[in-house]
Amino acid sequence: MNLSMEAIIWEHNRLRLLDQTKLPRSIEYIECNHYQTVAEAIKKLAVRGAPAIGAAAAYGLVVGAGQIEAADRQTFVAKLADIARELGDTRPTAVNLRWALDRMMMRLAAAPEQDVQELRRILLDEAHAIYQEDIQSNRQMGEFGQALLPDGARVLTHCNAGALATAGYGTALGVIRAAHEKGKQIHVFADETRPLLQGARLTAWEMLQAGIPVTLITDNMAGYLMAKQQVDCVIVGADRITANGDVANKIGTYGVAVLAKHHNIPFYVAAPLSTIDLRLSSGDEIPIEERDPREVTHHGGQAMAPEGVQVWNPAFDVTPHQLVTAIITEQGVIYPPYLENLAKVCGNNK
Ligand SMILES: CSC[C@H]1O[C@H](OP(=O)(O)O)[C@H](O)[C@@H]1O
Repeated sequence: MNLSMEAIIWEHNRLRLLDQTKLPRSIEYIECNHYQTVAEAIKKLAVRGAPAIGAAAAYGLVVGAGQIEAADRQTFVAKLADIARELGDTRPTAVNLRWALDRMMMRLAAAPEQDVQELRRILLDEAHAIYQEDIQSNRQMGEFGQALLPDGARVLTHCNAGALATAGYGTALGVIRAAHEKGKQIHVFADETRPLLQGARLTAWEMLQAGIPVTLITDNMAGYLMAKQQVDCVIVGADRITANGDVANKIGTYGVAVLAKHHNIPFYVAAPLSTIDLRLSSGDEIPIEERDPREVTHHGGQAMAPEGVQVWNPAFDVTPHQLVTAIITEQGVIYPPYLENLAKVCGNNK
């Protein structure tokens, strides 16, 4: 099985998304001939990961633009704004989703062209730019972050912040890839990451195909692994980072951060500047997605809990900035006190 798969493919004027709900058992692509197919793919996590859903939504807007039968610019833009709203409403926590859609709509607003076909081309160019810039950011992040990983480092990660969560290469896993590419022996401990198992299904898969040693653990093993002094640092991705450095990431991240603090283990967050939301002053303001209870009560279609049990299923949690050692970005590594005041270091670059 060819394992080096891209999450998002635009070729021959068609958008295909790797269906990550099928991994690692099978590699299947979703043909996106309608923008609502993209919306559904984001909702069901066929495509997932903050930068990946931003890029996918940008291409989804291009697909939607092709479906609009409008001769004049004003009607075209008005209908496209409705499509952007529908795509933006699919998941609330990852800021990259609306960041990418807002960028696409602002590019359109800045274009003087009146010809609808020309506007469609401009949108496609912008989606390509978002996609390519994300890969470049991840590689730059990897270069900065790998300096934090000594040869022989044992790195724990949570969920999947790899090539599958981005346009390619990965954020947290991009740092690990970069260290590996420099010849460092890195051992990854991957939290399985209940309930949807992005760690077991996707991170373990990505590390195996990259030839990077990986050990899969259940989420409740992380503390004991740290107590056994088997972890040198933690690296995770992010879905939204607020102006004071609070980090929203996959549910369970906060617990890992508390454990890392207790064991004096560095806790790094790798994320592009597009994940930083300076409009929010703290993590309390981040909208946290709550998902279908069946994700918790069922696995593989089989009930794992009694019928009728109450379930709470937040898809993310918030790690206070006090527990974050540094934020690794494509512009460099941000430490306290700047980490708590991100406007100072990236207000002009966003
Ligand atoms: C590189 S950002 C990846 C980020 O997104 C994941 O969430 P989901 O799988 O629900 O999209 C998780 O929080 C990762 O850290």
